[in-house]
Amino acid sequence: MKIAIIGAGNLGLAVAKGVLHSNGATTMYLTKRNTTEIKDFEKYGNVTVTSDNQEAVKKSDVLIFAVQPGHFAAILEQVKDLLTEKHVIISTITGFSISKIEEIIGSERYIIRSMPNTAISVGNSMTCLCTNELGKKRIDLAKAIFNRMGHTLEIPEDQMQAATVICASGIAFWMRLIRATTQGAIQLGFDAKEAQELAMHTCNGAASLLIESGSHPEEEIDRVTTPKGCTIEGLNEMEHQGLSSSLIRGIVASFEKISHIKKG
Ligand SMILES: NC(=O)C1=CN([C@@H]2O[C@H](COP(=O)(O)OP(=O)(O)OC[C@H]3O[C@@H](n4cnc5c(N)ncnc54)[C@H](O)[C@@H]3O)[C@@H](O)[C@H]2O)C=CC1
Ligand SMILES: O=C(O)[C@@H]1CCC=N1
Repeated sequence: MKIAIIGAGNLGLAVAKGVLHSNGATTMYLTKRNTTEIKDFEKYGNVTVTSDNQEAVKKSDVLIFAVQPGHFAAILEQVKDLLTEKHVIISTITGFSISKIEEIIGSERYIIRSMPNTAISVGNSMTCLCTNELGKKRIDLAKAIFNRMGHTLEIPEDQMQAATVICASGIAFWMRLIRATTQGAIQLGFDAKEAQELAMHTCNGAASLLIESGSHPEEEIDRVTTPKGCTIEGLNEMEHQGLSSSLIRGIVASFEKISHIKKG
């Protein structure tokens, strides 16, 4: 697989690390306007770092675009005449619809929108995917690429904004929950390093329990909450303080913002 990542910033580099982590490419091009900071990636023999998007497109089959939304149209214009039937175009760009991409490069291209998160760098992203009409023929390829770096779900395009909030922004939400739990553990007497270790592995265990068992979170909660015990005491206090409500309201606020950004 010859992959180009156009726009090697926060997300693009996370994808690059995920691809390297999973041995997912025979060759990989990484592009950025100023390449100084990412030249190191060339220590991996199959990686070329360049600011030349056209070269990257010519030498690759799978093109993963990870630039800011305001830069995307100009970059598509720059490379559109180089696109051929070998190319699979994957956009991670928030709020940039398939129809807008087709307006620039036409509908006779395999176009896939992908919403991964930064955990792709360690091979554990939740990635949502949707395609244009022709792109349906390459959805299995896209799933194969992203399943090597986590878990995928194909969704309708009109759910892409919501998926961005839950999966991409979700990394920040879960980080804050882990940090808060860490702060609690420090208050109970663990040093900061141990506290984070306890918080993140417990979080990992909770998610793994649901993934492996397929059970509902409340079933697992019932197994932990001893009647009159400390767990239900703490959990109820958290709910009195608005734990579930604040998370739901935060998610809805993010969604309203992303919808507003799209309109704007
Ligand atoms: N950061 C995240 O967790 C996620 C971001 N996204 C989306 O991915 C896109 C990128 O986001 P970030 O990585 O956070 O942004 P970023 O600003 O860190 O990265 C964008 C990169 O594109 C490069 N760039 C700009 N113009 C270019 C050009 N003409 N040719 C080549 N490279 C160029 C910039 O130098 C920068 O390194 C955005 O559209 C964002 O909405 C989607 C999911 C998650
Ligand atoms: O915060 C943002 O707007 C972008 C989209 C998802 C992650 N970062």
